[in-house]
Amino acid sequence: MTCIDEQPAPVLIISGTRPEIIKLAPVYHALRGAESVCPVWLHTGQHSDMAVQMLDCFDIRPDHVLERQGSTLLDFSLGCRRQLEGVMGQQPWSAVIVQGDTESAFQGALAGFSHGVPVLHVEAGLRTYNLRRPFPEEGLRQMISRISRLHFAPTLRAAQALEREGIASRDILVTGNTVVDAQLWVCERHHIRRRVQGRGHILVTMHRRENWGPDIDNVCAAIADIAREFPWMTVLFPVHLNPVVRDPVHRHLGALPNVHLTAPLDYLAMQQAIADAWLLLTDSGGLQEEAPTFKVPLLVLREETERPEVIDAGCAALVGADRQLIVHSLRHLMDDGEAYGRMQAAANPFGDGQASQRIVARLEQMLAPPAPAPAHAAAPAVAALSI
Ligand SMILES: CC(=O)N[C@@H]1[C@@H](OP(=O)(O)OP(=O)(O)OC[C@H]2O[C@@H](n3ccc(=O)[nH]c3=O)[C@H](O)[C@@H]2O)O[C@H](CO)[C@@H](O)[C@@H]1O
Repeated sequence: MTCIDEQPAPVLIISGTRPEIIKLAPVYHALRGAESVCPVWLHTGQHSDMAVQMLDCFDIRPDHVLERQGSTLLDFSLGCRRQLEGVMGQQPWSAVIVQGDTESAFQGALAGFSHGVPVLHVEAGLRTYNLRRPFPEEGLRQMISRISRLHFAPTLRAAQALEREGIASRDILVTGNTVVDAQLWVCERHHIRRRVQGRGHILVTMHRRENWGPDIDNVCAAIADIAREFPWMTVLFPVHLNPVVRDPVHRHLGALPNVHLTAPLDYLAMQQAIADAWLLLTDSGGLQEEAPTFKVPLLVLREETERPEVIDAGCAALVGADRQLIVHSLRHLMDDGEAYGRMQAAANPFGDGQASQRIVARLEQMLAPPAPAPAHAAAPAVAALSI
């Protein structure tokens, strides 16, 4: 869709991965409700199958879908940037909106920046300051911050990180994370709530690059230990499509009767799986933000998290890929109901479901024409000198 023949300002929203679609969908729908803006959705093809499922789930038909080129990240990046150049040249864009920390978000920000189009960064300011963890996302997110015009920080801590990096506070807005907007949108629309009686299942997801190899083996060994120690407990594990994850998981866990390995779940099924869970074991960023909505505690399969708010709120503990620590932490929660209860979040520390409305309001403020100077405004000093 081109908006050139309409008054509303054309804004290009760029997605590439499953979580970007989830976190940008509420912004897209909020923009569609704003008369002054014409949102145009571009999907880069970084995630293909998982992404198409997500776009359908949020009633989004993308206006542009790039062709994913090559099989390496370099091929993808070059092809993505080349095709983005073509889209950027189609009309005078008023803004480019990217989310998070992926190669698609970085290429989209670079395309906007190189054309002098304001880049608006959703989920800005998350930091570990360890470029190796998460890799490459930590570096990509920091680079996007350097070339963005507006920074939508999900939490005060994220906003403070941006200010410490020298970004003007007038260009930073604490919005909450749009993932909570997306959750509340689908839960209300599809009546998603906890449906199981009793304890519920253990829900596991893993996909992070830094966990590939021995770490996946260690985590799977811990899950196998748990499945054998608690044969009455069900483990639900939607397995990421990447063979680096899928193959070892099936090798280690495929024969255990109470471990259910499935394909990635669609978003609705995933939210229901979280709602019905007793505990989450995950290296996902988004799930750290979603679990507190359903008051489900998390063991985070990472050494570090750029979401320390979930630790500070007592909803999660970092266990890395340490087999003994994972089993011990789970066993402790199984035995100590009070410790478990303390991990059930009072409120989600990542937002109230209004983040996308705040983003749209700030975008409209940026696009509004500057107020005319009052007629009685004093003449410039130089005029006085010429009298
Ligand atoms: C370093 C880091 O943490 N970066 C994060 C990473 O996102 P992530 O770690 O959250 O990635 P995933 O875990 O893949 O996605 C999670 C979403 O997917 C849904 N889901 C999951 C499994 C499934 O079977 N079915 C589903 O529906 C689930 O409910 C949730 O909403 O990249 C994003 C930019 O791409 C960033 O914004 C984000 O900071």
